[in-house]
Amino acid sequence: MSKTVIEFKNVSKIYKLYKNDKMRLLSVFTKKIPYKEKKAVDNVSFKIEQGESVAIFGKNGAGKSTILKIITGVAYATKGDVNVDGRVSALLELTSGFDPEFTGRENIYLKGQLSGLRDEEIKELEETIVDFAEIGEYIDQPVRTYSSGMKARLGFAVNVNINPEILIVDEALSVGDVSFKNKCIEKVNEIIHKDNVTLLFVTHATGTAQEFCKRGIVMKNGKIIYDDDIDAAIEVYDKSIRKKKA
Ligand SMILES: Nc1ncnc2c1ncn2[C@@H]1O[C@H](COP(=O)(O)OP(=O)(O)OP(=O)(O)O)[C@@H](O)[C@H]1O
Repeated sequence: MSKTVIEFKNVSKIYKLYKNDKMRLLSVFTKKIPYKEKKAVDNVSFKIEQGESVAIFGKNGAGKSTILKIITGVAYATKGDVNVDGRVSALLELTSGFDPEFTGRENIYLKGQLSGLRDEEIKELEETIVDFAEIGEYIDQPVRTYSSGMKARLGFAVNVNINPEILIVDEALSVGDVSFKNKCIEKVNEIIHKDNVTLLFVTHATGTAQEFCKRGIVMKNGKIIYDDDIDAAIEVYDKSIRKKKA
């Protein structure tokens, strides 16, 4: 029996756009500040079963990242119900959840705990994560002393090594040099070939999506305009791009 791991029921995300930051700040104190509304996600419903690999396509601004942010808990839905059941690893905002004052090693524990692992489980993974990150003795220095590349490496190392049940990958992800990038691709490949790992892949690269996913979701202006077979999804997506160019 398959198990639903992600479910969106009539979900909308509405951002409030204020004239400037001052107005945004004032809006905390009074409801009288005027604003425009932007529906980034517009009444979206879908279910993803355990072990599925799903690609999400859509032009810039279609709402893809907002959906991923809602799944990872970085953003909240304005309306509707969201259920996520399983340990989520998001290869998007790799450094979110790090405390800059803690060392790399302490942050491994912090992120592991936030992902629901027990300290003994994190201890078992600690050396694998440290080795994967390849940041040498900096692992025992505060994260505020890291370069942005080092932070991303540590973020990636933690995210892929905490045995994710739901893996979210944004193709825009760029981590370090070519050899580190290849190691990351290899690791992602290894994870998604494990049974019962669910993959959500946001991309403009239809060929890569075809390689990994059987199902494709196409978004347009915050709505899902297609959700089923990957090949048909790519056709719908290609058509929507061609229309824009025409
Ligand atoms: N924090 C925010 N405040 C206001 N508007 C936002 C915010 N985040 C996103 N939006 C708007 O919501 C819409 C959807 O954005 P989103 O980032 O989800 O699109 P996307 O499909 O991921 O695009 P891309 O392919 O460019 O990453 C866009 O019009 C964007 O400008």
